Amino acid sequence: MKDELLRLENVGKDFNGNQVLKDVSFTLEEGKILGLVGENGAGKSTLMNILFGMNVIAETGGYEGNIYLNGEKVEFDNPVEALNAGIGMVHQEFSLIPGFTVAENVLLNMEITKSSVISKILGKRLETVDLPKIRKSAASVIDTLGVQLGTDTLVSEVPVGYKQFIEIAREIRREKVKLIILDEPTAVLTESEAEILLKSMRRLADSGVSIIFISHRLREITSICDSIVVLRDGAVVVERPTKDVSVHQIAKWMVGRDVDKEENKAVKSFNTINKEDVIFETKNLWVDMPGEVVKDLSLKVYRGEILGIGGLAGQGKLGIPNGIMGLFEAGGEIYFENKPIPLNNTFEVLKNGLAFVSEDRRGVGLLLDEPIDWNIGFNAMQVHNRFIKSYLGGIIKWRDDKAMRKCAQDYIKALEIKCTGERQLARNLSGGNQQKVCLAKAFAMNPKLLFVSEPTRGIDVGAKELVLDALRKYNKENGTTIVIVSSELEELRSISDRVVVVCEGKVFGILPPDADATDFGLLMSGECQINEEGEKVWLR
Ligand SMILES: Nc1ncnc2c1ncn2[C@@H]1O[C@H](COP(=O)(O)OP(=O)(O)OP(=O)(O)O)[C@@H](O)[C@H]1O
Repeated sequence: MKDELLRLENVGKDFNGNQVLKDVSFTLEEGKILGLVGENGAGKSTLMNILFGMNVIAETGGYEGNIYLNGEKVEFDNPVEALNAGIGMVHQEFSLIPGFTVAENVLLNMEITKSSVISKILGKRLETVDLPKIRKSAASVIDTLGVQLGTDTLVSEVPVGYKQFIEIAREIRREKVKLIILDEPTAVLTESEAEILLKSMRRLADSGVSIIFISHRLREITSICDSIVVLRDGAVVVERPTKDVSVHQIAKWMVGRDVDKEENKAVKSFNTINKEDVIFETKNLWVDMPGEVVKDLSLKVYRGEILGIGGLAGQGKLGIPNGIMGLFEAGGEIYFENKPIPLNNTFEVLKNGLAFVSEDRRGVGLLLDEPIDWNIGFNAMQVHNRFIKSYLGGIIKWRDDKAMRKCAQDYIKALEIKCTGERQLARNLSGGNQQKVCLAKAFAMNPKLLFVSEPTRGIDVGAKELVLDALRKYNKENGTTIVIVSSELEELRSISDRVVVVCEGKVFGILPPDADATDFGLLMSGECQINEEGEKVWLR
C-alpha cells in the first residue's frame, strides 16, 4: 500500500450562514488519482479553494475541520503557502497572459495571479534568464504531456483547447509538486484532446504525483481515477475505489435518483424546415478571433430550425457567433430577415432580435457583481424596454423591479438554478449555475434568433438534459430559431435539425443529425468536404 498524502477530516464551510460543505472527510494516497464529482453547486470548487488556501475562504470566515498533508496538519492562508507545500491548482478559468509566449507562460510563477504583477516580475526575470534554456525547459514539460505546441507561439494565438495544457505544464514544472488539483480541465477540450490529457495525467500519477480531478464527464472519471468521492449538497455520499463502478451508478449517487430515465426524455422530434424561409444569412463572413478564425463563411439559417455548428477546437466554430454579435472584429455581410445588419455593432444586432449565450460566461456573459435578477433582466430592459413601466403616455418611466424579480424567480425554478434567491450575486454562484443564468438572460430577451455557444459546458449530468430540453422547449413554444455551437457532437446530434461542420474556418459540409458518425469525423478532420449537390469531395 502506498503512503497517504492527503487527509481531510470533517471539513465544513458556510457562506453567511449558507452551509455549503458539511463534515467532508476523505483520503488520497501518493501517486493516485481521485475523482471528485457532484452536481452543479455541490461544493467541489469551494472544497478545492479551501485546500489551496484561496483568499475567498479567509475573507468569508474560514472553514471548519482539519486537513493533513503527509500526516502534518496544514492550514493555508493563501495560495503561496499551498504552492510551497507542493500543491498546484488549475482553475476552471484560465490565468494565462495572452501577450506572452507559451514558454514564458509555462515558466511563470504560479503564486502571482494578477497580470500586472506577473508582467513586472517576468520582465525582471527575463533580464537575467537564459531564453533558450526557458524554451527547452518548457518544451520538455509540454512533451511530458504528449501534445504538439510550439513554445514560441503567443498564448493569444493558441486555440482554446490547448490552453489547458499550458496551465498544467506550468504546474508540473515546479519542483516538489506532490498534488495537482484539476478543476474541470477537459471542459474546453474536444474528445481527442481530452484523451491526450487523460493519458498524461496517468503518466504524471505513475511518476508519484497525486491528482484530484473534477469533471462532469463521468466516463473520464471511471476511465482514469483510482478512487472516487461523490459530493451531494456539500456532504460526501460515497468514497470508494473506482474499480467496477459504472457511469450510471455515479450519476445516481450524484443526484440521489435515477438519471437514466431523464436521459431517455431527450425525445427527438425534429422541425420541418422550409428552405424558402431564410431568417439569417452570412455571406463571405470573416472573423478575427484569436485561435478561432473564420474565413469566407457563407451560411443560411432557416426560420424555426435548430442549427448545430460543430468542429474541432480552433477550427472556427466559436468565431461564428462571436463575430456576428460584434465581440470580435468581423467583415463580410450578414442579413436578418433579408435586411443587412452592420457588423461590429453588438447593440444593433441585439436590437434586431438576436441574442447570444457566450461560451465565456465570466468574461462576457455576466455582470458578476450584480444579483441574479439584474443579470437576467438587464439586457432585456436596455435593449427592448422590458421591465419598464410607462405613465402619462410615456412621459414618466419607472423600472419595474417587481416584474424583474418575478421573471428571475420563474427562471430559477424552470432551470433549477441553485441559489439563495434572486438577489444572490452572480459571482457567488457555482460555475454551472452561472451558465444557467446566462441562458435565462438570453431567454428574457425574447429573441427571434438565439445563438448559444457550448450551453452545457460545466453543467452536471442531471442538469444537462434540463438545459437542452429548455432550449428545445423554447424553440417549440416560441418558434425561436436557435443556432447552437458545441464541441460535443452527440449533444449537437440530439438537438439539431441540421449540423454544420466547420473546418479551417469554413463550412466543410452540412449533415442531418442522424448521418453516419464517420461522415462527421471525415468533415471535422478535413479529409473531405460535402458540396452543394451533397457529394463528398475528397481532399487528402
Ligand atoms: N463566495 C461565495 N459566496 C457565497 N456563496 C458562494 C461563494 N462561492 C460559492 N458559493 C456557493 O457555494 C455553493 C457551492 O459552490 P461551488 O462553486 O463549490 O460548487 P461546484 O460543485 O464547484 O459547482 P459547479 O459544478 O457548478 O462548478 C453554491 O451554492 C454557491 O452559490
